[in-house]
Amino acid sequence: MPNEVLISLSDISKTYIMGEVKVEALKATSLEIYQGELLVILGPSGSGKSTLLNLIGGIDTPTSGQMLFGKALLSNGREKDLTRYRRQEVGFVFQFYNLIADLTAAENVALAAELVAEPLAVDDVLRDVNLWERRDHFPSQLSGGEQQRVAIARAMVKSPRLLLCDEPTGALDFETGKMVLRLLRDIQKNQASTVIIVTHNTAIADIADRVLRMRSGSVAEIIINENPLPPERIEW
Ligand SMILES: Nc1ncnc2c1ncn2[C@@H]1O[C@H](COP(=O)(O)OP(=O)(O)OP(=O)(O)O)[C@@H](O)[C@H]1O
Repeated sequence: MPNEVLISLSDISKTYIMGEVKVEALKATSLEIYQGELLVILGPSGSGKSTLLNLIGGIDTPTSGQMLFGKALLSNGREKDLTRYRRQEVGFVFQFYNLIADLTAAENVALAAELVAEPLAVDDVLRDVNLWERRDHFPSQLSGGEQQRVAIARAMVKSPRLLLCDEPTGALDFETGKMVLRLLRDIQKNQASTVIIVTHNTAIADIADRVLRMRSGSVAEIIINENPLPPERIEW
């Protein structure tokens, strides 16, 4: 288990206010995320999983509390620092891929590469996700699994320290889903990236180094998996 802390959250909370209604999506939460770990976040609908992921990724800002990336304070209210962090250090993978429809697979990846000073080579990344033959296809010409691999390539090309995945297998069949999980595991191992996967699918927890369970806006428990399973071995 790696133990160098990459991100630490101290008493982070997020409250959404909609007119008269206040929703405490995340209640004072303290948490450390380690360099190079695969963390799976589980929990029922509405328990705060995506809120936590979006705060970790700098997509959203906390209502209160402190968040550090290494020694850098991210919760300082400076949008410029958060934008730099999001662009340089974080890759996102979503359930429905979010590819740009009128760009080819290679162009979707190249666009992300432009965001960072030292991207990986687009061609190498397309080969890594086994899409070299499909690089000139548009998203509508690709299967769901292939589109998700383009989305992963788009995240990977930035060589991010942190890969955040919200239900990455949610729209995929079982076999394709396992292939995507294998790819995420390989990225985490080969690039020493930290990978966080949010899911409803409890079976995916078996591949994690640590499993975090959310309940009603709080972390209910964190379990360390001494022997994570290879993605090929899980069943759902
Ligand atoms: N932008 C928003 N404005 C208002 N309320 C929000 C917003 N985003 C989330 N919420 C509320 O915060 C709570 C936590 O939502 P969140 O999306 O984090 O849960 P989740 O565990 O990811 O759920 P799901 O598994 O259904 O995606 C929910 O009650 C949700 O309705």
